[in-house]
Amino acid sequence: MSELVARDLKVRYGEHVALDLASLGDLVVRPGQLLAVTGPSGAGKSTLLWALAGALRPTRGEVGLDGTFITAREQAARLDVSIVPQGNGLASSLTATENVLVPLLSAGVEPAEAAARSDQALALVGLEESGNHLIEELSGGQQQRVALARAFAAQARVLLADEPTSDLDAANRERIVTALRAEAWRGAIVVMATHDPQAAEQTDGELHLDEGTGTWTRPLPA
Ligand SMILES: Nc1ncnc2c1ncn2[C@@H]1O[C@H](COP(=O)(O)OP(=O)(O)OP(=O)(O)O)[C@@H](O)[C@H]1O
Repeated sequence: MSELVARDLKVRYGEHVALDLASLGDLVVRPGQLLAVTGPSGAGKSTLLWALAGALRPTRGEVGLDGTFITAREQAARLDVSIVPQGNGLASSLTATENVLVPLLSAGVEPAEAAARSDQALALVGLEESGNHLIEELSGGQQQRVALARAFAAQARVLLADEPTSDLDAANRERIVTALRAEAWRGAIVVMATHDPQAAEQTDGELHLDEGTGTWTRPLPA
């Protein structure tokens, strides 16, 4: 069965243990599921997402996708694991549309389909009128939505979103949570780190981190 598994995960930065999920057993997220990772600032949420994305090597334990161990970011990207980081990671001198479109073209998506997917993704995040604006002309919240549109257009197998609603008003938060839910319905495995209780409660399960250890506030369905 298709699944993302984090087994006995521990991450240390020098002497500091940022994440230790030993007490949790296997963390398993399946296609169709939307998981919230919550907890106070410094609890280890981003660390967990980066480990799931293959971008940092755990001190102990492993991450697997459909039975393949993820050991590097490039490998995870080839396996269609996408991460939307807290800083939006956009090219500020390109337009919103270009930021969404260029990665699709680089990935070999046929130009007409890439253009259609870019337009749809920008519309999904409420930015259909802003495609021609340079990133540096957009607000922080609009930039956050462009970064999410880029991930939605990529139609990833695993979508990891770090604080995707942090800069958004209530209406846009609803729009983004709905879009993340739609990604899960499409068959993606979706994990969202969030401080936002109203976003967290709309997910299938909530893993609460505190000083790197995890407890289930609401477990994902088996
Ligand atoms: N590159 C790093 N080097 C050293 N320590 C780090 C590094 N990145 C994170 N940490 C530490 O690891 C812990 C977990 O950080 P992390 O960014 O995962 O927390 P978080 O829950 O995502 O926080 P926030 O909600 O503020 O984004 C914190 O104590 C942080 O200071």
